[in-house]
Amino acid sequence: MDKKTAVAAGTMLPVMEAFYTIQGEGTFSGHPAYFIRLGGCDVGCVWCDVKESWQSEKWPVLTVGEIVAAAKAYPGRKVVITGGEPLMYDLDPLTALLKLEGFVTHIETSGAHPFSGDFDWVCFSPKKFKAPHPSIYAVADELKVVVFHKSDFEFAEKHASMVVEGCKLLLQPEWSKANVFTNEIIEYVKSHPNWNISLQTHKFMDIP
Ligand SMILES: C[S@@+](CC[C@H](N)C(=O)[O-])C[C@H]1O[C@@H](n2cnc3c(N)ncnc32)[C@H](O)[C@@H]1O
Ligand SMILES: Nc1nc2[nH]cc(C(=O)O)c2c(=O)[nH]1
Ligand code: SF4
Ligand SMILES: [Mg+2]
Repeated sequence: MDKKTAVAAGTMLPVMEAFYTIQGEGTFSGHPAYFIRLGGCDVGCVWCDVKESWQSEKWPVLTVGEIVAAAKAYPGRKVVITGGEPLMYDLDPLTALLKLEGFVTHIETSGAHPFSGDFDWVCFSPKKFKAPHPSIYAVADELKVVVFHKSDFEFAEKHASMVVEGCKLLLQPEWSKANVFTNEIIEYVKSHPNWNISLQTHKFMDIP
């Protein structure tokens, strides 16, 4: 099988980087986790903090066996698949092997492509730049909306009305606009207590 066919099948994937760190965001903030950052994204968020991930061709294509073997070198058993936009790929082969090896699987996604993979935790962060695929709403465990503009509160409520009951609702200040919006987010969460705040704590700790 050539590489292109293997990537289409999800048995090989472009990997920008993989690192063992502390989950900085969301419900599992503070938990040790091994991050696998897949290359490639077609969403194009103006404020994306990992724009170098967008071109999939830049990154080495590895077999899911190689990707999982590297993860096994660390003591933690929580793996976060991120990107780039990981749902550009069929994540069934990678997550099947991770589960077989005893990992707990999490994903960070914009939901812009059809859902795939076997995940224990799905972080859904919808974007105005490319509409989510309908398959994400039933499986999202947390809705994490980045606040970059005043209109993002309304955007957040629209998506909150589409996820399943029990899905955690989080507002996360866009890093460069945090000084502008953090107070507004605090007041919003105090008056709309079904929402919580997510901060990019790894950036405060200066870790990956
Ligand atoms: C780089 S994205 C990769 C995963 C996927 N493409 C997504 O957007 O969910 C990882 C997380 O970082 C968030 N993020 C990216 N840039 C950010 C920024 N400048 N400030 C705050 N959050 C940001 C995204 O919304 C997403 O929740
Ligand atoms: N520490 C840490 N936590 C994170 N949570 C989500 C991240 C991501 O880029 O997907 C991320 C990241 O890049 N680093
Ligand atoms: S969807 Fe995620 S990786 Fe893609 S541009 Fe937006 S924040 Fe960056
Ligand atoms: Mg990040």
